[in-house]
Formats: sequence, C-alpha cells, structure tokens
Amino acid sequence: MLLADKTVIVTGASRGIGRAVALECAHQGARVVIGHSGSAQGRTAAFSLMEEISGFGGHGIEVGSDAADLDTGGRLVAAALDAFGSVDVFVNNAGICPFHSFLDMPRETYLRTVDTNLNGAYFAVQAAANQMKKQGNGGAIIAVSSISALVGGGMQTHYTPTKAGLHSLMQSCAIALGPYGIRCNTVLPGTIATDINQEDLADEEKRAYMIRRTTLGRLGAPEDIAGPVVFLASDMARYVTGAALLVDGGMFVNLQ
Ligand SMILES: NC(=O)C1=CN([C@@H]2O[C@H](COP(=O)(O)OP(=O)(O)OC[C@H]3O[C@@H](n4cnc5c(N)ncnc54)[C@H](O)[C@@H]3O)[C@@H](O)[C@H]2O)C=CC1
Ligand SMILES: C[C@H](O)[C@@H]1OC(=O)[C@H](O)[C@@H]1O
Repeated sequence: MLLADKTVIVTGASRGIGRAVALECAHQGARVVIGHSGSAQGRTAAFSLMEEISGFGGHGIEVGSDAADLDTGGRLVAAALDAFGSVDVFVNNAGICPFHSFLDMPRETYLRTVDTNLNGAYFAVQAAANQMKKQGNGGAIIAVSSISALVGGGMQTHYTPTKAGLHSLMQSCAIALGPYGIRCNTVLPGTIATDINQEDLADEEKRAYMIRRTTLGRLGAPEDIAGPVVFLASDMARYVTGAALLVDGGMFVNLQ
C-alpha cells in the first residue's frame, strides 16, 4: 500500500474529485481527514464516506469548516493531530466555479471564488506545512489546480486566476519548504464530470465540444484524478517537487 501509516487531509472531500481522492488514499492505507463545508449535505456525505472507509478497515474522520475561512487549515490540522497524531499529506481540493460573464461579474461572486479557492488554501497550506516541519519527517502537499491555470475561460475570469494562483503557490512553496523535505506539487485536471460543471455540461453542444477536445475521447471521472494524487503523495514521488501534472485526457495538447 502506497500510503501506509500516513495521515492525509483532503479538503472538499464530501463529493467529486475530493471524495475519490480521499477514498483511494484510504485504500492505499492512509488515515484520512475528510474536510467538507459544514453544510448538512456535506456532513451527511462525509459520514457516508467514513462508513465506506471503515467498511474495508480504514480510518477516517470528518471536519466541517468553510474553505474560505482562514482558520480552516488550522482546524483540519488540529483534528488530524487529535485523531491520528500526525499530518503527512495535505491535499487542497475544495473549490467552486460559478460560471459568469466578465463584464457584469458581481463583486460578491468574484470575492467568494477567490476566498474559497485561493485565500483559504494559502493559510491551510501554511498550517499543514508548519505541522510537517514540526514533525521533522518531511511531507507532501498537493494542490488540485486545473488545466484552467494554463488556458482561459470566458465565463471563468474569476476562477482561472485562482487556479493559476494555486499552481504558482505550489512552485514557490516547493522552494520555501524543500529544506524541510516537504514536497509541493500541482495536479491540473481537465474536464471531469462532477457537480461543479453539471449545469454547464447539460448543454449538449458544449459537452460534445469538451469531449472532442480530449484525445482520449471522453470526459474525466473523479477516479481519474485519484491515482495521480496518490502517486504525488507517496514515496514513489520522493524526488518530485514543484511539478505540475496535467490529467486531462489530452485536452491541452489537442490543437490540431
Ligand atoms: N470538475 C472539473 O472539471 C475540474 C475540477 N477542478 C477542481 O477540482 C476541485 C474539486 O471540484 P469537483 O470535485 O469537480 O467539484 P464538486 O463541486 O463536486 O466538489 C467541490 C468540493 O469542494 C467543496 N467546497 C466547495 N466550497 C466549499 C467551501 N466553502 N468550504 C469547504 N468545502 C467547499 C464541496 O463541498 C465539494 O466537496 C475544485 O477545486 C475544482 O476547481 C479542476 C479542474 C477541473
Ligand atoms: C468547472 C469546469 O467545467 C472545469 O473546471 C476547470 O477547472 C476546467 O475549466 C473544467 O472544464
């Protein structure tokens, strides 16, 4: 098992990519902290994931706390220490993408997106890194960024800068935290069919276009992201830091 004896925190783990990542980490022997928003729906989903994990003998706890709250990272770390005694891997995954046009972008939508996707993440990464430094055994931090860190989206002008920001944060943290043996990497998913884009992809023409953009001929599933995250979290990737791994079914390279 690739993550035996490691404690992994995953934010936004109640559903979608975060859930698939948390589940695969548990399958790989990790003790998992399931971060979620704290809503009733999030809590119910987190408990159901905990049940699934304990069903195969794994260990998981849930922590409800808004990703936009700058204290959430500290809460997740405290809960991990309380339950499992360490933090070895931190996966920053929670995010929102409320599609909206640029010229009339409401300030509230812009600020909520940046607060949820980037500002909270910055201090959560800081909290996890301080704990890893204290433990003295290194660690792994992985940001779930996006192909959208590299290319634009006309209805995502508030969102793409947050994904580019996470990518850049991991590059800088790879430098800042390398001396402590803490590796920092980014996963850049392409289009993965989840709740975040259910409405957008309900437009058949858009969906067909996004599928055509891939070279593998399909949209991604949350499970497609779990393996790459586990790899970066594991000692198999012990010399990988400051890297960005596109997991997009060939979407980015597919120009002509
Ligand atoms: N689905 C896709 O095509 C892609 C998704 N991503 C990124 O992957 C990450 C996960 O998204 P998906 O699983 O696709 O969507 P999703 O909507 O299924 O999951 C988002 C997760 O973030 C959590 N979350 C949202 N706001 C939160 C808050 N304020 N506090 C705590 N948790 C909060 C949700 O509860 C949920 O667990 C996001 O950061 C997204 O930007 C990146 C590239 C492509
Ligand atoms: C929400 C989008 O459909 C999804 O998220 C991203 O980061 C990419 O732009 C995907 O298409």
